[in-house]
Amino acid sequence: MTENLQLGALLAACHWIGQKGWSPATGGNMSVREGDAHCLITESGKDKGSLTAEDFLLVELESGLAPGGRRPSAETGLHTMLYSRYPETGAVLHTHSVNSTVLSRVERSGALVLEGYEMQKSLSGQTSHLDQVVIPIFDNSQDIPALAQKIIASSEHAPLQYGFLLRGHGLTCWGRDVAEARRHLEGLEFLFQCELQRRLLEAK
Ligand SMILES: CSCCC(=O)C(=O)COP(=O)(O)O
Ligand SMILES: [Zn+2]
Repeated sequence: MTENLQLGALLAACHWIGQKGWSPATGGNMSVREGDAHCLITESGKDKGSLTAEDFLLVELESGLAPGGRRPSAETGLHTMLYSRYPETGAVLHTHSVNSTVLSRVERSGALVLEGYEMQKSLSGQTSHLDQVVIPIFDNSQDIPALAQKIIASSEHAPLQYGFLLRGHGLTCWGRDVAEARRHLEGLEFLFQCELQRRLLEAK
């Protein structure tokens, strides 16, 4: 296999995510596309803040399987769903920050609507704080194939953009490459913190 030029950037992103406290314990999983039919994804159960290149497994998008008997992330099916349905997706980051975990529970509807923030423009294609950024929220499930099917069904009428939240679980976001996925993660995390603080202060 030729070297995946995005893997170094992904490793750096994983270490940065660890330092930010967005993947506590063994939480989170990260991947990069490897051609049309595969991705490189984190092995299940690792501390994502101290990964090395050997902790990534080559997984076939169609089967979700990694050769060699090692176990890819428990949430591999969500990554492969994104690479398969959105061919422009080059990297996927899934994190367990406190803000994404809490906000996805506080917001009981099926979407978090962000509006009025200049930092919305950290998301590709967003040009004004006056527009709405809609981040879907799906109820968490341990049945990843069923969850992936629900997300696909929802995306038929509302195409996915940037990321989605799993209630009480965390954020999955992506980009055309690691740099874009990382910018989306940092932008969304900033927006989540603002939104949570705004709701707390306005509730008083
Ligand atoms: C305490 S982490 C629970 C599983 C999870 O949500 C996660 O993101 C990590 O799972 P993985 O199999 O990718 O290590
Ligand atoms: Zn998770």
